[in-house]
This record gives sequence, C-alpha cells and structure tokens, in this order.
Amino acid sequence: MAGAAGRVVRRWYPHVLRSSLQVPALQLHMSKTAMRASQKDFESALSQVKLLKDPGNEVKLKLYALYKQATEGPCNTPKPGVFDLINKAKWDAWNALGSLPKETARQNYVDLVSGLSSSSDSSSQVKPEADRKQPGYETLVVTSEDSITKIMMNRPAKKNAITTQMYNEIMLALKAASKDDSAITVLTGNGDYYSSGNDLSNFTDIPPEGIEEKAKSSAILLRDFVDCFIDFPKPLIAAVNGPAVGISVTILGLFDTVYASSRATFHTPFSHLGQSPEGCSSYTFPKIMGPAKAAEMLIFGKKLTAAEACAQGLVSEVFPDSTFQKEVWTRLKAYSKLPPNAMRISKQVIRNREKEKLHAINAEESRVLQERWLSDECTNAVMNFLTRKAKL
Ligand SMILES: CCCCCCCCCCC/C=C/C(=O)SCCNC(=O)CCNC(=O)[C@H](O)C(C)(C)COP(=O)(O)OP(=O)(O)OC[C@H]1O[C@@H](n2cnc3c(N)ncnc32)[C@H](O)[C@@H]1OP(=O)(O)O
Repeated sequence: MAGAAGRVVRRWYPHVLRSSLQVPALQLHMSKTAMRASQKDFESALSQVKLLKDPGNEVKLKLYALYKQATEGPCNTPKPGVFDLINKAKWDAWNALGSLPKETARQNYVDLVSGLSSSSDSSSQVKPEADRKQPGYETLVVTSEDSITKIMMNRPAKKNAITTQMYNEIMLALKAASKDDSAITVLTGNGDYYSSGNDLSNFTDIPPEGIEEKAKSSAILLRDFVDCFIDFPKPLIAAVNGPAVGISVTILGLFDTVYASSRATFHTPFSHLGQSPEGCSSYTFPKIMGPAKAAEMLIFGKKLTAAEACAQGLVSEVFPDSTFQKEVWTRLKAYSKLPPNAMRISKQVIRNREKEKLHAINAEESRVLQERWLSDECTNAVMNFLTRKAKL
C-alpha cells in the first residue's frame, strides 16, 4: 500500500505476530530518561505503530513484551509448549521483563515507537533512479531495490534495438543478478518500445577478416546470450512495456513470467528478414502455443496483440497500458518478498530437466542462423531496412 507521501506502509500488529520468529535476545533498557509517558502518549504510540514499516520480528517481540507489561504487568501466564514456537517466543520476551513497572514499560514502548518512526521516515525516502543506478552500463539502466534487480534496455530513440554492446551488457547484468541478493530479476524497456530486436546495424560492422568471420562470431554471441537465459537461476520476469520484435520475443519462452502492457505486440518476422528462429523458440513456442500457432508466428511472421499472446500462453497477464507500471511493480514487490530459496528451487524443479535440451536447441538454431546471415535473402532484407526502403 502506498501512503499519501508515497511511502510504503504495511499494517502489522505487535500483539498478533503472525510471521515466523527468530528467538530474540532481549535487552530492554530503552528509556534512559526519567520522563513519564502519559496514557495519551501511549495510545498515540499504539496508533502510530500500525503505520510503521515492518521493523522485523525482534523489534516486534520487544514491542509485544512492552505492550503486555504496560497493560497487564509482569508475565503470569503458563509457559507455552516447546513446539508452540511463536507463542513461546512471545512469552519469553514478556517474561524477560520481570517486574519492570507498568509506567516504565509504557515509557519504553513510547520511546521505541518514536525511534522507529524517525528511522522509518528517513529510510522511506525513495532515492531517484539515477542514484540507485548500477555503474558500468551504457545501454542499460540496472537497479536493485526491494529484492528486485531491474534490467532496463535503454536506447529508447532506437526502440531499444539490441546492439552487440547491449547483448554483452545484458549478459553481464544477468550474471551479476544471478549472484546478487535480489529474489527476482526483471527485464523491461525504456520508452514506447520493449525492444525492436536485433539492431540491424550489427550487420554493417564487418571486420577485415570478412563477413564469414562476422557471422561466426555473431553465432557465438547469440548462443552465449541465449545460454544466459537458459541458465538463469532465479525467477525471471519480463515486463513488456510496448511492442516487442525478433529476439526480444523469442527469448520470452525462457522467462518464468511475462507481463504485457495492452499496447504491446509480439512480432517475429524472420522469413521477411531472410532469417530463422532463435532464442529456443523453435522448441518453446510450439510447446507453449501448439505447432500451428507457433508456425504462424515463426514462419509467416504473424504479429500478435498482447491479448492474443496471452490467450496463446506466451504472456501471463495483460494490464491496461495506463496502469501497467503501477500494477506490475506492485505485483512484483509482493512476489519479491516470498522466500527466495523456495522460489529458486521451484524454478529448478520446473526447468532443470529441459536445460540440456535447450542448450542443444540453442546451439543448433545459432548454427543455422550463421548460414542464413550469409544468404542473399538476409542481406537484401537488411539492406532494405538500412537504406530506408523497408520497415516491418
Ligand atoms: C553478419 C551477421 C551479423 C549478425 C549479427 C546478429 C547478432 C545476433 C542476432 C540474433 C537474431 C535476432 C533477430 C531479430 O531480432 S530479427 C528482428 C530485427 N528487427 C527489425 O527488423 C526491426 C526493424 N525496425 C523497424 O522495422 C522499425 O524501426 C519499427 C517497426 C521497429 C519501428 O518503426 P517506427 O516508424 O515506429 O520507428 P523508426 O523506424 O523511425 O525507429 C526509430 C529509430 O530507431 C531505429 N531502429 C528501430 N529498430 C531498429 C533495429 N532493429 N535496428 C536498427 N535500428 C532500429 C530506426 O532506424 C530509427 O532510427 P533513426 O531515428 O536514426 O532513423
């Protein structure tokens, strides 16, 4: 829930403590002042606490214990059984206060809430994205926050067409994200497009060794790029903010979840370009949508709307364009709080048995494309685009 000031506000109650608990080390010397908190201060702290960001189980236990001590006095209820972990932790916390007077407990409660409120106010300041941006990327904006690593393709003026540099940077960002402490990773695009696929100017940068050498090194780049998606160990989500073309569509079959704006389209015009499918789509698309629907996309270049892509299983859910960002990030923030190890293991269970096969398919698709790139059909299609004679 976003509060009026844009701050994340979660409702939790210290006397309920539903989440799992670590046994706390209670050191309760909260108030060094001799001031007495009034009943009014205490009631105001009780209201304030419900608006705070979740402070973690240890602090919640302290609050619980102080609340009980302030309202009921020393703990005199029977100790819960050893397997009743949560109630036992609560009882231990309260019991540890011994004969602390009710007034002191009330004062300590008020002091603790006041300290939490001020630190919560400063930590809730959202830093502008520029401040959170990871350095070292020129074609991407990579940020990590709320246990989410976001990799945003950032060539909006070129519809996020993927240059050789961007292929390499995406690989680097995925490798870093696989090792960072985020729970999930999201790929998205800046501007009106998700991505227009391979940057066709990649075809113009021919080394002195000749076009064959370029095709060979490009096939290796393509294979390595797709391998990174096959091997990515954490939940990988695509937030398809607008139209998607070519390789930005085919690799969606390797994502765990695909959210699309209602403005997104999905277009794989490989035959038009004298090329053939990549990103393991020759395998994943027939599996996802059936061979007949996959053929329409991959052989005949049929462009799907977001609703069609969702009906065919390539997209998990479509959101209205006007609320896309808000709805998707709210959803993802909630998912990112799930236990990360459980999510990784679930992904492994779902994907691992296919991995070897996917690597083999990727190698084969890259080998076929290496030949296609040298064909007249491909050369003419690329030349037509670059000389402004053709667009998709
Ligand atoms: C020898 C072998 C070397 C091979 C190297 C290969 C490396 C691995 C390859 C992996 C295989 C991948 C395959 C694919 O992805 S196939 C799909 C390729 N994409 C396209 O064919 C899209 C081409 N773009 C368009 O048709 C249109 O631009 C588009 C419909 C996307 C948008 O049209 P619109 O009119 O809205 O916008 P503009 O055309 O004016 O675009 C704005 C500027 O962006 C440039 N642009 C857009 N997309 C690309 C692109 N894919 N490649 C290069 N440039 C792109 C466009 O030219 C405009 O630039 P200017 O403002 O400078 O004119």
